Amino acid sequence: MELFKYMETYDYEQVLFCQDKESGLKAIIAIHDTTLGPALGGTRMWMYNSEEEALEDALRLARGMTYKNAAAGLNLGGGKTVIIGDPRKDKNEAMFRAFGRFIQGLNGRYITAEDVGTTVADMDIIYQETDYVTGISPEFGSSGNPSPATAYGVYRGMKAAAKEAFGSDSLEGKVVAVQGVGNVAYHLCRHLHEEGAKLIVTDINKEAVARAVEEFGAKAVDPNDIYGVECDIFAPCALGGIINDQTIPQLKAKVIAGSANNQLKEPRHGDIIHEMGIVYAPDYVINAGGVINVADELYGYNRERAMKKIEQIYDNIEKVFAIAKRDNIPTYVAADRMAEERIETMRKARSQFLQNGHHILSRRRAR
Ligand SMILES: NC(=O)C1=CN([C@@H]2O[C@H](COP(=O)(O)OP(=O)(O)OC[C@H]3O[C@@H](n4cnc5c(N)ncnc54)[C@H](O)[C@@H]3O)[C@@H](O)[C@H]2O)C=CC1
Ligand SMILES: CC(C)CC(=O)C(=O)O
Repeated sequence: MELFKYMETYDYEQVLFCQDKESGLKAIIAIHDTTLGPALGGTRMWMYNSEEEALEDALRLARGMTYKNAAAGLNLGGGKTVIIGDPRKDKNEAMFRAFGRFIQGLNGRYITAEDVGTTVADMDIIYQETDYVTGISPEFGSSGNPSPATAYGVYRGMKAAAKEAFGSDSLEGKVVAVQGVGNVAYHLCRHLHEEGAKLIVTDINKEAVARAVEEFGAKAVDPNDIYGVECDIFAPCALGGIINDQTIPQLKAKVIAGSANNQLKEPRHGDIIHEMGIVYAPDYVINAGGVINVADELYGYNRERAMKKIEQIYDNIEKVFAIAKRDNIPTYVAADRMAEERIETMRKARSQFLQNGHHILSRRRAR
């Protein structure tokens, strides 16, 4: 990849490569856009096949966070970190301490949280070195694991998408095919089961599947079979790029609504599912519950306030559908339009010089 060319094309501000030989830390922090405020986005730890693959993931995820935070109405920009390594084998305390110091060095331009492969315990270690971390333990007055909040937001957004597709937002009796039953999807399945939806699940982790079968009466299928199952709603809750040339022809669902980031392999796949009449709830709008929850920590965490904002993901998804209809465009384009309009409006509103500019972190420092 020609990094500067890529950064210029998609307007990235900064990319940081962080290494610490002793602990084995190899991290890439990508900061996409800080127009709305400091960049907030989680840290993913994953066994990437190459540094190129890790860089691409960091960049794509960071840009997604700019759009996610803007669309969710947060006063935050977009960034993300990837740590190269196996989260089951390669973690150690020194690694997250060293990483925390790199974040501190950015002096508030980037704030981190959990993502795939990292946990509340990891965030607590980072917190030893920097204040610019969220999703830390409730014992520190914080919001803890963001996954249940993400799941609740996806559930709310799925209901809005069901209303669009089926004329009612009730999920009772609806068949939902869930790909990946990890941290987020476990809680999503619980909400769906409580409402009377029928679940079909898959995961490469057999224990995760067994738990969903036992607790929610889910039917299990092999990972490769999930795309083609007879269902009303497909909920991608594993990794990105799963709406692609191979999977689209298999899909039977009328709705796609799940937590995974970057679900469309390429933008054109969003056009194809639109032409097929599938109602797609754009990933970064529907999965914003976690970031809304952790962002509330910056004001002094209040669960009730955070949950109220997460409920509104239903309305945000409806807004996207309305823009899509108004402008006769696919929903993924409508979501981008909604986010970009907010960023541009705020860029203009905040353009005049202020000697001591005020932003979200000045409140946090004052406490
Ligand atoms: N945790 C959170 O609060 C948020 C998560 N997300 C996104 O949601 C997705 C899931 O996140 P988590 O639940 O936190 O991660 P997780 O790692 O707990 O769950 C993912 C699950 O997918 C399974 N999986 C991986 N590859 C698979 C495959 N090919 N087929 C079937 N299953 C497979 C894994 O075994 C795991 O159980 C990720 O894309 C993440 O970026 C987005 C916003 C917030
Ligand atoms: C997990 C969240 C707290 C933030 C994030 O990185 C995301 O929403 O993807």
